[in-house]
Amino acid sequence: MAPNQILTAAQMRSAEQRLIDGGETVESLMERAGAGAAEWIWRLSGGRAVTVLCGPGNNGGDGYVIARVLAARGCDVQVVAPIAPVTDAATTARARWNGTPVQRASGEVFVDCLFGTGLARPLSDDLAHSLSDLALAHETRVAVDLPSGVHSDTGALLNDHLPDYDLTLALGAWKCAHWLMPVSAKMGERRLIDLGVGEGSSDLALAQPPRLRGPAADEHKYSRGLALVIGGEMIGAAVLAARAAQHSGAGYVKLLSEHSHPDLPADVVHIDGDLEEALADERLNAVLVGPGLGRGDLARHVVATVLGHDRPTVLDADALAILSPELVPSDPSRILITPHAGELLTLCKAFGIVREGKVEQALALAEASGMTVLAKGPDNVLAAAGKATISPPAPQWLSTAGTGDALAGIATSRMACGETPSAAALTAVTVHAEAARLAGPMFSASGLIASIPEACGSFL
Ligand SMILES: NC(=O)C1=CN([C@@H]2O[C@H](COP(=O)(O)OP(=O)(O)OC[C@H]3O[C@@H](n4cnc5c(N)ncnc54)[C@H](OP(=O)(O)O)[C@@H]3O)[C@@H](O)[C@H]2O)[C@H](O)CC1
Ligand SMILES: [K+]
Repeated sequence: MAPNQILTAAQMRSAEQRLIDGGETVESLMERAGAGAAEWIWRLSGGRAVTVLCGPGNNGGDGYVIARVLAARGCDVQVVAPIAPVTDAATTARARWNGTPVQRASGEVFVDCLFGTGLARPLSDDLAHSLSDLALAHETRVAVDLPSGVHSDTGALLNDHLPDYDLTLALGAWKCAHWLMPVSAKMGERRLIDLGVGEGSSDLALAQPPRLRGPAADEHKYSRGLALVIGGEMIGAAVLAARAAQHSGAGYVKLLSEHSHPDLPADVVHIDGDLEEALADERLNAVLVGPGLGRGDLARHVVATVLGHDRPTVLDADALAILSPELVPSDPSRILITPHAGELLTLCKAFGIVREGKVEQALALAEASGMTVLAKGPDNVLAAAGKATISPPAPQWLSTAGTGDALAGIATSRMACGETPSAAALTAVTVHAEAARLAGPMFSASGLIASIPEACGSFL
């Protein structure tokens, strides 16, 4: 098994075909999928009655296998089948299940096997109502492969009022929707069932935690990394970024701003000098521009000046509203951009990109700009050089002002430590999420920043 690869529906079909070419049959795969899913449902149900909703395709076929396996273990199982099987494997699975479907059911555990990766369009009103009525009538809900009514490749919800699940059992490999919003918020716990799918040619993977290293014995503040945060009209955002950078590994963080700020800690060095001069410092390892910058002519001049200096650079917030193809330097490989959903759309427009879905948009923007793209949000997609990773979900308490500035500060600090833009972005997302877990509920951006050192410690 390749537990981190994430496949599109088409790639999943190719992977399935490779297994079949290697001697498997759809029926044998369905038996393995159904038995694997039944094992989880058996444990979760703890003797409670189970209702399986079966659709017409192979996802429905999995449902008949699940019903048969659970019934053989003595479980009270009912099947609701609004559409008869249409595939050979599902027809066989239905024939092997020794039961008659019911019109209505009232078990305690609901198992959704209506549609999986083959869903081609929104559910009809009748099917959508059957699904939501059954889900509401059960206290525990399990989705097999995918919740029905969702787009496997983009994570989009194709119908309104789709149910939330307690457990989603991915079959064979993760699909994009398992980790992309808005669907990923409906999944509950996620578990992957091994069907023998090996490493394929996927350009998408689940992000793995980074390994950080502490300073060497002879390290000093400059060798650990000098980061420059450039302030603008709203100094508070740059201060948050600089404070986060200070706690994320760089030995020295400078904040360039003509304004001072009462919350600026003494260990962030405030300079009020010339931008060109600050950028010309040979010892400078990374630059952040954007948080609180402003969007006027002066801000545009600052962004153009920074990009003209060819330093490892993070562009965030206002700098992303200014960025355009003309500003991209000849070697953009040292630049990380960190757009949220709205900024991603603006950038796609600016770079002439017309694609559906966050992964496709991030990959296309990385290709068009040559930069590394961290499309941040409740799902974080990192794209560079034709490859993308999605990070596991972070605490929802991160939805508070200033946390994006902190993320940009962490990434800048990691680039100052010598990490590539991709590695720095991955570290930033992971450390940010861990700091949020450590900070507990209802933290402010300052509370999050205070937890960064301990969060970094988890990855040393
Ligand atoms: N990949 C593997 O290794 C294995 C996967 N398994 C399971 O199989 C499904 C995928 O099966 P598939 O049959 O391709 O797809 P679905 O079960 O999701 O359903 C497709 C059928 O439903 C019809 N359809 C599509 N959209 C709708 C709709 N909105 N309303 C009604 N009907 C719809 C579609 O026909 P159309 O021609 O009408 O489009 C198909 O008939 C995967 O998710 C796994 O659960 C196997 O277990 C084996 C291993
Ligand atoms: K399903």
